[in-house]
Amino acid sequence: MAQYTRVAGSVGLITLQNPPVNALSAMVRQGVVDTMERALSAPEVKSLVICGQKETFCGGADIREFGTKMSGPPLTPLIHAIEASTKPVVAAIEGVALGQTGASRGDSGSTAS
Ligand SMILES: CC/C=C\C=C\CC(=O)SCCNC(=O)CCNC(=O)[C@H](O)C(C)(C)COP(=O)(O)OP(=O)(O)OC[C@H]1O[C@@H](n2cnc3c(N)ncnc32)[C@H](O)[C@@H]1OP(=O)(O)O
Repeated sequence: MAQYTRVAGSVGLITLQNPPVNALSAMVRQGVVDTMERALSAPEVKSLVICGQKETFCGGADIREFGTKMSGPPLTPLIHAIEASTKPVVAAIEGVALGQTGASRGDSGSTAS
């Protein structure tokens, strides 16, 4: 799943939650879609941060779903929706960050889209 909270009054925080590595399961992708919609429609929210729980950003596709029927929102439109966001979106990356276009492992950092 993805948890939505609001911090510092105007920052929407979306936390990827899927132990052990916050992989992009169908439920997580749906959670990001839902929480993005919620944050974008909230006038008090001026910017968004996406992070992972427990010092790990994201392990990429959920390998436990490999070989099963695809469900949930597809990844590419989700990425495009984040890139097209009318509010700035920052990824707060800690630990591993694996996904569609590459992989990295670092102590901490952030990227903006
Ligand atoms: C709809 C499609 C959506 C997105 C598609 C995107 C394309 C991709 O993302 S392709 C890449 C898919 N991801 C992977 O192949 C990652 C594979 N995992 C790793 O490389 C490593 O496990 C790691 C994430 C770098 C972490 O390494 P490390 O810290 O050494 O831990 P491990 O002992 O390897 O793993 C711990 C624990 O996590 C489980 N796990 C790891 N990756 C995933 C994952 N992607 N999904 C689900 N679970 C994962 C691993 O099995 C271990 O579980 P145990 O139960 O403890 O054995």
